[in-house]
Amino acid sequence: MTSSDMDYLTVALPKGKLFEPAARILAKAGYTAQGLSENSRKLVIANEEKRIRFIITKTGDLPTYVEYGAADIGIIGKDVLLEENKDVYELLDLKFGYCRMMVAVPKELLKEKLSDYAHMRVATKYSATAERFFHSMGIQVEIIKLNGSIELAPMVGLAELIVDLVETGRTLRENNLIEVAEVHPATARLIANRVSFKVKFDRIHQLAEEIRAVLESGAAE
Ligand SMILES: Nc1ncnc2c1ncn2[C@@H]1O[C@H](COP(=O)(O)OP(=O)(O)OP(=O)(O)O)[C@@H](O)[C@H]1O
Ligand SMILES: O=P(O)(O)OC[C@H]1O[C@H](OP(=O)(O)OP(=O)(O)O)[C@H](O)[C@@H]1O
Repeated sequence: MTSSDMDYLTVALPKGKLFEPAARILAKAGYTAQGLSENSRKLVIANEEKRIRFIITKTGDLPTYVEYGAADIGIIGKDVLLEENKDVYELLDLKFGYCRMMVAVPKELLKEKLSDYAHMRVATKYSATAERFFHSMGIQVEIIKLNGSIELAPMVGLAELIVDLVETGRTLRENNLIEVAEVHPATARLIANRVSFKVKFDRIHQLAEEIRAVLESGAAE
């Protein structure tokens, strides 16, 4: 860590659905920078006056930036933390970005119990999570890793089951799928690098407390 790194607090924000609410809650807590926008092509945006710099990462990569200390803190979904299993501190549940990791199946393949799906194929972007879930249930399945549009897989015979995030349930409904089990719920979390949390304790603690105050005042909505 250089002395100029020591001066700055580096905050990782993920592209995608959590960017806007994450940037909003940070701004309400007094942490923002000119030009900080999901549409920006700049990946590092600094606020010199506040000695803070924001970096914009792909969703799944964010815990890696924080684990290695390339970012001191970050905001990311619990689903990604469980999937990536990185060595970071989880400081706060930010309560937004609520969704559920679910197992779903086409209506016509619905069985009585989960164990009836043994030896079937499961399509998912969250392969470690799916693997862990079925293993914990003692059910042997074949996991097929995809990168998106998971609901397509059962429609074209690539897999019988899916493990994916559900928010409103609309995507499942529109693709004739029904929920058969919940793997875990998820919301956005504030995370910190373990070393940064010690050496920049005052700044990180203050930021976490300011965000907590925004959450408790109801101003985050
Ligand atoms: N309906 C939803 N679908 C997916 N994620 C949701 C939903 N609602 C809330 N989330 C949260 O938003 C996070 C980011 O979702 P997003 O779809 O932007 O990322 P992503 O699909 O992993 O990104 P990419 O498409 O670049 O791979 C999820 O990890 C989850 O915590
Ligand atoms: O319950 P709903 O409100 O319908 O939301 C759930 C859908 O949203 C997400 O997909 P996303 O839009 O991120 O696209 P992706 O499948 O390419 O990841 C998720 O993977 C589901 O497909």
